[in-house]
Amino acid sequence: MDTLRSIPTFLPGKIDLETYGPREIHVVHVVAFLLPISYLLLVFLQRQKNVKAPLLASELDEGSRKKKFTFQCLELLQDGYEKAKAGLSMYRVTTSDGSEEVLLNHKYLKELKELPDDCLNFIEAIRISTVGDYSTITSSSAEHMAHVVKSDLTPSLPKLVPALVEEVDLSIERAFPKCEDWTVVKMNKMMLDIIPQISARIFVGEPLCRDLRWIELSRDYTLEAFAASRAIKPWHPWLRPFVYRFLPEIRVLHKTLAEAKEFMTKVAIDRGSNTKKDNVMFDWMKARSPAGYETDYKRQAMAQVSLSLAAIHTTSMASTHMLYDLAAHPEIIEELREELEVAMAETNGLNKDTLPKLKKMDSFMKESQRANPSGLTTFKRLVTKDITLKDGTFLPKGVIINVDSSMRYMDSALYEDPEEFDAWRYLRLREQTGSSSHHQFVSSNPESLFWGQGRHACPGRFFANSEIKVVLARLLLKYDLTAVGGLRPKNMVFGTSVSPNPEGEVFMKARG
Ligand code: HEM
Repeated sequence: MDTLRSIPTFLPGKIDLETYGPREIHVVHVVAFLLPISYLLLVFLQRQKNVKAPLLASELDEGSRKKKFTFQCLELLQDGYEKAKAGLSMYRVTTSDGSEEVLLNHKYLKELKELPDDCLNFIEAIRISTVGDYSTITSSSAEHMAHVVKSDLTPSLPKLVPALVEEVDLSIERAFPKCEDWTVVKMNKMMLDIIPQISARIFVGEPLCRDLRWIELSRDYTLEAFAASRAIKPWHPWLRPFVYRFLPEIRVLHKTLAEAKEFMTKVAIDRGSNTKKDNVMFDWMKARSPAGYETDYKRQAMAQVSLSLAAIHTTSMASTHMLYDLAAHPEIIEELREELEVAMAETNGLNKDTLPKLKKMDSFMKESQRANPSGLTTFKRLVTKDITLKDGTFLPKGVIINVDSSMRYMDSALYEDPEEFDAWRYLRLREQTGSSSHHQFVSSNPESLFWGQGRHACPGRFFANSEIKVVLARLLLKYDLTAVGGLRPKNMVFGTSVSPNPEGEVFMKARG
């Protein structure tokens, strides 16, 4: 059996496993000494972070505010949104773990997104909120990955469509039941089975993309990393370097990372010996890395699992939402199929020229995202220098800011009948405004905050767009679907995160 020491550590160099282990007695003394000091220091730092903004639900005690944020975040944000509409610049919320974050009025987005990374930092905000030094979320590879996605993956997308189509077909064939008659299918589970395979085709290439263990690993790393984050977070920052080694969640995570490293070693050998293969993220990341990366399989493993974390659950959740919406609105299906069949006839099959013709599908996808955004807030950033905004609003160094996005999608002043699921809403907006770029699924602007904003807006959205369109196209051509009991499975909202019901079921039947 593995001991913790035999598992390679993926933690930052500052934590040396060899230094600790046998010294538990000393650890207790050190901890007893450090705790009161660190408490005082934290109180002091907390004061430093004081921000002049009202605290939502301040009539409740801290425990009740944490609960409210976790289980009634929509209600809490509704209150904040009303206040922001009445002119409030920003407000504070107590989050699920008891830390405070600031939510800024949407009007500041334009100004905020122009600020440089040394004022407002995206990676640091995620690192702090997920305790990234231990959970490994937002490792040092994050910046590199964003650059490679923008510079290599997105420009290669047209060339990659045939590979996507092939992998979508293979994954559906492997994972979906035959559905000769109406069959109940757990759609979220299906998407979490096929999206890792399809993504892996473009991230690590063949044959690893079809290895069932890699499919499982690249999907489960995300869950394991967040479990590790939840396990370490309640511990005082000064105790974390001691306790992390005893947390089962962190052991599991390290085993997964060690296994990912073994996989990378194999991929490197396999891809190195086969020069005919199309380039994939694995190759591009290597090509754009400093010397040493090529043989550093630990870093390559970290880069691949980080890519999976950014790409797999997000895309699986979005496509599950869309399939739940289609099942609940079967009248949309026929129109989408018709558009697809016309486009395929014009372009001789499903290929790079077909996707831009699917304007109804694009509108439907964006409406599904409006009705089911992946998060209720956006633009999470750590303030790394004191900032005074143009109107004098002061953001002190050390606070984490966000911008409320979800309430805008349901504001009747901005959207006609926002409660209605209107699949062609964005198609009409595109036609009315004559703007083809503003209302597309991939658009990122102050009205469409699904992908974040500014220089860190999701670079993977163009890939997600092609991947989801191919998945929907293939499923719509192969199957009929309808909602069980005529009802769409209800979303689950925890804190600011919105997930499709993981157990949600839809009826599917193979088309004749
Ligand atoms: C429907 C699927 C997806 C959703 C909803 C989504 C959403 C987001 C959001 C909200 C952000 C933060 C932006 C900000 O705060 O301004 C982000 C960042 C990021 N996403 Fe996505 N994403 C998706 C798919 C993908 C895919 C498929 C990839 C990779 C191919 C990817 C790679 C990234 C990366 C690398 C970042 C960090 C960007 C940076 O550090 O500058 N995402 N994504």
